[in-house]
Amino acid sequence: MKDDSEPVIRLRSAAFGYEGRAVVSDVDLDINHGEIIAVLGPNGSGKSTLMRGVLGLNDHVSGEVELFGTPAAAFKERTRIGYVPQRHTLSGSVRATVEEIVEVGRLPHRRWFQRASAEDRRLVAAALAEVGLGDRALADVSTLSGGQHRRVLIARALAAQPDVLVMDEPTAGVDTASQEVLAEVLQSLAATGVTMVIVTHEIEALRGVITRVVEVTHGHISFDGTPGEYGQRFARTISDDHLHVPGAHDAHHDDEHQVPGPSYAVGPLDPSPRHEGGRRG
Ligand SMILES: Nc1ncnc2c1ncn2[C@@H]1O[C@H](COP(=O)(O)OP(=O)(O)OP(=O)(O)O)[C@@H](O)[C@H]1O
Repeated sequence: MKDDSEPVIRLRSAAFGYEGRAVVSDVDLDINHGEIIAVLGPNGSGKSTLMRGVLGLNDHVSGEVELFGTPAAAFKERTRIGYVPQRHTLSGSVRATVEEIVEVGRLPHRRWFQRASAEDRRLVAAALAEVGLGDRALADVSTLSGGQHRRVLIARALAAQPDVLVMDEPTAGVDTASQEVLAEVLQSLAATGVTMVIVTHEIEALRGVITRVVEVTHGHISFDGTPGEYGQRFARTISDDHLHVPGAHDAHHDDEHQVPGPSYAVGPLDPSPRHEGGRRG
């Protein structure tokens, strides 16, 4: 039975890193069902290490990690968490159709050598329609643009029917038009109730989608709150420092779902690691 009241991901004093050395530490975070969270922060601050650590893809150094109420070490239902990795496009040398790549998302649900069922095919078609590539199912992936590759990878993750989708910079490295399409895809996914955690530098592209902002600075969570609170903090930092940074004029927006803060393409906010905005419990 799925229990929507328990956090999807729960971290307490968690630390993640490499070869036993923590890069991100003291992380207390509850990610709840239906949230669309932007994970922001300067380059190298530890965003990917945090999210990959939650997924078990790098070292869990200390603290507690629970996935759907189960300690991560004992968690078996890996298909409940979908992952779209960073800077990943499909290799030009891959000879496969779009549909074949997305079908890979169904493999964890099948036994070895079992053929795709009608349900598998239906879910692949639905995932492709969701990302707006329903008419490209039979196209060779080598003929697609970078933005379309990202959408194929999102469709592959969706085909596994995850309860939460973790995406590492889904809009990075694609042209503005593709970014807009990706933002629309994320918007329509949000409407389906999928919980999403999106590591991003291009927060403007996700304006209107995000319900919560978590900022990582120097390996610590430096902010956790609504987009509106984040914008106010940003405005305060700007006026304190007498800086002019593009985007600051939006900072007093009332709409909690607007994202008026900085894009890290613009520049880091405040390098001091400190908690503001309050943890969600
Ligand atoms: N495989 C690895 N082994 C050792 N250290 C690593 C490894 N991957 C990343 N790091 C280090 O961990 C720190 C955080 O990197 P991470 O990629 O998590 O940051 P990030 O905030 O996601 O950065 P970006 O926005 O540039 O993707 C950096 O100092 C980086 O050099």
